[in-house]
Amino acid sequence: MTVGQNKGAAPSALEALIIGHSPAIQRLREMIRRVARSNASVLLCGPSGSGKELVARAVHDEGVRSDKAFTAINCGAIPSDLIESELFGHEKGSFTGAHARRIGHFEASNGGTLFLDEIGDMRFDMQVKLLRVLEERTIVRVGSSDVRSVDIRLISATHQDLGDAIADGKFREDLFFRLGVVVIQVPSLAARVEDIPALIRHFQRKMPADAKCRYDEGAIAVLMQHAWPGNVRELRNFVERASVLHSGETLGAEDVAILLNPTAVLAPRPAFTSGPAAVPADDDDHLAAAHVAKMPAPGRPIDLKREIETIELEQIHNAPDLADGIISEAARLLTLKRTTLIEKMRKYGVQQQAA
Ligand SMILES: Nc1ncnc2c1ncn2[C@@H]1O[C@H](COP(=O)(O)OP(=O)(O)OP(=O)(O)O)[C@@H](O)[C@H]1O
Repeated sequence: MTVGQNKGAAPSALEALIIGHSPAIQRLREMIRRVARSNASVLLCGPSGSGKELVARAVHDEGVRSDKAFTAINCGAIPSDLIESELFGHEKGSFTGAHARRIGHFEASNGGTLFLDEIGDMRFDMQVKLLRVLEERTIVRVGSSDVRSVDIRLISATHQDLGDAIADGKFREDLFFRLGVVVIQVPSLAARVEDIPALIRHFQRKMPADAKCRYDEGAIAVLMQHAWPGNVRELRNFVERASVLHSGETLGAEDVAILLNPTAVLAPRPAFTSGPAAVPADDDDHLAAAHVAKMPAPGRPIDLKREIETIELEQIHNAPDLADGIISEAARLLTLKRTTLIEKMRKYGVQQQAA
């Protein structure tokens, strides 16, 4: 499968924003359409980088408030002693440093949508105040006693398990139910790998034609097997890295495997040493070179045998380390017979370090 162009009907605004055709993404778009019609508070749960802020933006864009402000606040990034003033504003002189009156985000976004990211990081005393605002739809600026009405749609998000936080007494259960009148689970990328080709096309769309990469079937297979701990954000970074290092090229499985693990070349050497007789003196250069000279190009041939040996050498070095030095386990990791691995270790002069 190559990452070619998708033909078909023009996508809706929502389909153009939230990319993917997997059942999980189709369900997510349907949820967005439904909740957008209401004013209910929405709690978005899902791992980091899975698209929670994008979903919040989509709920806003699809709803009646789309022509009003959408303000995103990361609660985890605001010092806890400032968050009340950030959200509700303050009067001049209400605390040291309050040199002027300041309007908070609730007032500034009146009529629109407020997105509170990392809600699980909010301090307990602040949770009480937020609950009151949600129940009464009013705010009081720090240092003031005036009660002001606000008309806000609140969307919040967390990558934490709020059930655990509630059980540990760190998050108020009543606030959880207020925030999550509707709870939407944003799926991890690993749960919808069939969306990867469409997401790659999406991230490449704005690139100049000669910066784009093509991905052969092997490359796509490796991408689909990757765990994607950083989710769609990690994929976006990967696509950018690929275009910087391989613009205009067709990437195969090996290229992708290396690009997915860009720090591997910097990793400490495994607990195995290379025998001086069998391993070339420029071993490190040799390994590093594998990260740049992989694809042949007109006027730039490659030594395929050497490339394959380089990859084999790297794997033979790394597998025993990953297996805590247990050779039979390392052989299993490489799907080799134990005797074959020992033979290859001898060939490359890789030996277990004396304890
Ligand atoms: N389905 C999708 N289609 C297109 N782009 C997506 C999709 N999901 C996520 N992205 C992109 O991935 C990146 C990360 O998404 P976003 O910031 O919304 O994740 P998040 O879950 O809010 O992350 P965090 O928990 O770290 O705040 C953004 O560039 C976003 O536009």
